[in-house]
Amino acid sequence: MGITTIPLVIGGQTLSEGSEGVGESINPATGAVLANYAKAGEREVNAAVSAARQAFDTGPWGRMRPHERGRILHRIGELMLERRDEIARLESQDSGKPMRDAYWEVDCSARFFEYYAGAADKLHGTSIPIGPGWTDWTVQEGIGVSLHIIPWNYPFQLIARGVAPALAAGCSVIIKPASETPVTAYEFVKICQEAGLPDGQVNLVNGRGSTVGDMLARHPGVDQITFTGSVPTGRRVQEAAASHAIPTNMELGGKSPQILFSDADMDSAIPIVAGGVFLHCGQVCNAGTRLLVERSSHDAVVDKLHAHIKNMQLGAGIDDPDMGPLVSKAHKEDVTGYYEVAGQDGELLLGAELPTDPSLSDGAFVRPALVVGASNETRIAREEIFGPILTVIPFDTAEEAAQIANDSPFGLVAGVHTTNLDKAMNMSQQLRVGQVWINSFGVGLDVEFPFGGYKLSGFGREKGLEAIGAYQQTKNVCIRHTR
Ligand SMILES: NC(=O)c1ccc[n+]([C@@H]2O[C@H](COP(=O)([O-])OP(=O)(O)OC[C@H]3O[C@@H](n4cnc5c(N)ncnc54)[C@H](O)[C@@H]3O)[C@@H](O)[C@H]2O)c1
Repeated sequence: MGITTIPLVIGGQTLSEGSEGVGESINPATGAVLANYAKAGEREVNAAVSAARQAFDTGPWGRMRPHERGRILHRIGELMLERRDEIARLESQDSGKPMRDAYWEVDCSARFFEYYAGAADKLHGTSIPIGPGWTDWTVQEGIGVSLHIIPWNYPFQLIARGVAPALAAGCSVIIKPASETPVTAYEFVKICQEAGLPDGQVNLVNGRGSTVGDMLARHPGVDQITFTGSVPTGRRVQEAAASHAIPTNMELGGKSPQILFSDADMDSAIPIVAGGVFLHCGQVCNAGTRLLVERSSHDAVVDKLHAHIKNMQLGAGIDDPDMGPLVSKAHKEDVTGYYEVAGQDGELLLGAELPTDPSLSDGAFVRPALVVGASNETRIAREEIFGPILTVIPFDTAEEAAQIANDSPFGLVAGVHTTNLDKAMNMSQQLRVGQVWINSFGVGLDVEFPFGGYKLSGFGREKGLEAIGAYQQTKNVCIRHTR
């Protein structure tokens, strides 16, 4: 089968070439071209915004009853599950992740659509009694054209996470995927079309972030931006949004702590700790990359982790190994650069030796790494690496653990491992993060509760009913009636 080209989709029309030509998406396990993609320029950016604008201002979505919208959203979720294998295989090859993680992405994306399909007809207003002779009510209306700028680590799921509540709220949408992983975004749009979403309601624009992403973010026809990505890019997107005074949701990076007390159930905790950092080769915003261990257990925990990590199998995501490759060779350069930093800041116990298996030689593979002896002030403990490097830091008291955990520019999530419920509850109150997991780190298909960061990890919340607010604005209607 030849290499396919991912088109732009604007107002329901597919364009297999954009004004900036065609780019390549590389399979990071093999180095081979997986697909080509059409690259948009200014012309297509303007066309996409105008199509989304028209869909929102005068299109059928706004005239549908909310439960009718809900039915289409539900159908989108069903179609995702029907195409589960196909989407997961493409996602695994495009991003490098193991198949079980790619299946999770599809299942979770379908859950987003089920969940927000059910919410579409429950977005009630309120009536406020302001006195005799007056009736006053408040309604929430869709905010308008919503731009979704997506990173490369969970390309399919992060589209679904933002687009499902945006559509439920009545918005029209433009999706700007990362250039590294454009493939499954097109599967997403095809499913939306097949489920009966009106033309122009969801538009797909691929291209360079710093040009096309920036043009979209600055475009006066865009009313709101949901950005998921790094802190420096998030800042640029906020500047672009400020140029026309529109709101943003920022889902940025992390350097999340996992706090392991000596009274924890170690047999259960060690695999959770390792899974919390090495999932998708460490390329997860909430990766628990700082392990704070009670000093009395430090050496035993390091030994157990060492044994666990050194047996992890690497391979192409499609073969469902323990760990796939990093997303690209360029990112591999960035991640391996931290081995030297780790050696200066502490001791790199595992990881520096790159894989020697010839079958991995063309891919962006690295081994999982374990760092000890580095303090929380060092670069290895403070910077988001976005690769499989775990830094272990000892603590003596619960207060010290909370202080170290909070001593970070980020505040996305934290994990606490203990069998003492009082200790767990006290820690959860002290931690300055958007989510605390006790005796776990990430749970299944968790679409119901809110997710987002404190500090440099961003603002606004994804998931749960709370997410819908980003895609609405409030209108108050006040009537004086004759008595
Ligand atoms: N908090 C979360 O929910 C969450 C989830 C996943 C990833 N992330 C973060 O994403 C980062 C990794 O992803 P990445 O490397 O793709 O991030 P990135 O910031 O490099 O890129 C993100 C997106 O922004 C686009 N972009 C780049 N420059 C732009 C500009 N000037 N204007 C508009 N758009 C622009 C890119 O093309 C891409 O689509 C990590 O920091 C990670 O923590 C956060």
